[in-house]
Amino acid sequence: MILEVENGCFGYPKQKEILKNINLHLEKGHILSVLGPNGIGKTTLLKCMIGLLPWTSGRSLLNGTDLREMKSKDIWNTISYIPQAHSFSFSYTGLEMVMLGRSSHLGLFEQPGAREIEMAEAMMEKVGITRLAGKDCNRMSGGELQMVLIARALINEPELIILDEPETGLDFHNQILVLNMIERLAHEEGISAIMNTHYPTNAMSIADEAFMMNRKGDRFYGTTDSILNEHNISRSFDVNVIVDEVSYKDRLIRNIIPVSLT
Ligand SMILES: Nc1ncnc2c1ncn2[C@@H]1O[C@H](COP(=O)(O)OP(=O)(O)OP(=O)(O)O)[C@@H](O)[C@H]1O
Repeated sequence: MILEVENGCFGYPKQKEILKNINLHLEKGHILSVLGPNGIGKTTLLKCMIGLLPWTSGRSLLNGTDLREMKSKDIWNTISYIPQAHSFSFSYTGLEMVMLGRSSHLGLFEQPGAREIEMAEAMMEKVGITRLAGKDCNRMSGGELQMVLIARALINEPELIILDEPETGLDFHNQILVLNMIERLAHEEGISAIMNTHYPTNAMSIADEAFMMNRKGDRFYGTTDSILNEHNISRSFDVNVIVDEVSYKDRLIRNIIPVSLT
């Protein structure tokens, strides 16, 4: 088990608890999607899971060890966190941004050198974004920046990647590009992934497990197919939905269509 959360509880100071007795576990090479309405606590959950915010009670275990007992270098050599792309505004080039992903492997006063440049170039080639090496991140489109952030996460050689809404704001082409990348990393290379998403259809297409919260206090957790059904989605988002199945080539694709407010 790469990551486990045991009875995690959290509330921001002077506010009521938003995460109560969260229990989750993620196996190597699996993708977990986290869903729920705006403001329910998805980003907060990702941050608590990996120790960026402290659980008020409960704990997270990384490869069986309580995160609080681990050195931060060991945590960040194992986990790469990819925040929401639109929260970035740094005037780094694509190559410099990718190189930053090696930071946790360098000594305190060690500067990235020829080896890091070579690794960053190789990773950009692997992810298919060599053309962005010299481009300023501030001038990149949402899709370009998302791919640069994924390359930055991967150069860390993580066992677990955490993605906060990786496909939000991307056009269909870039959504599929990013989702295919996450799926390939998990299911072919064994890099586990946890992703927040506002798109149940995307979760359905790549995630092994789903965790869905709502304002009524329900917590739905299990295999994606068993959790993302019409009843649970309707109860979580207060909309009526239709779950439809279409076959395309040799695949059966499940599509979740919101039809009206409840
Ligand atoms: N640093 C903070 N201090 C106090 N409250 C916060 C802080 N960050 C978030 N919150 C509040 O905690 C709640 C959960 O926020 P969070 O960003 O985790 O939700 P979310 O489900 O990711 O939302 P969205 O889908 O809109 O991205 C919200 O009510 C938010 O206003």
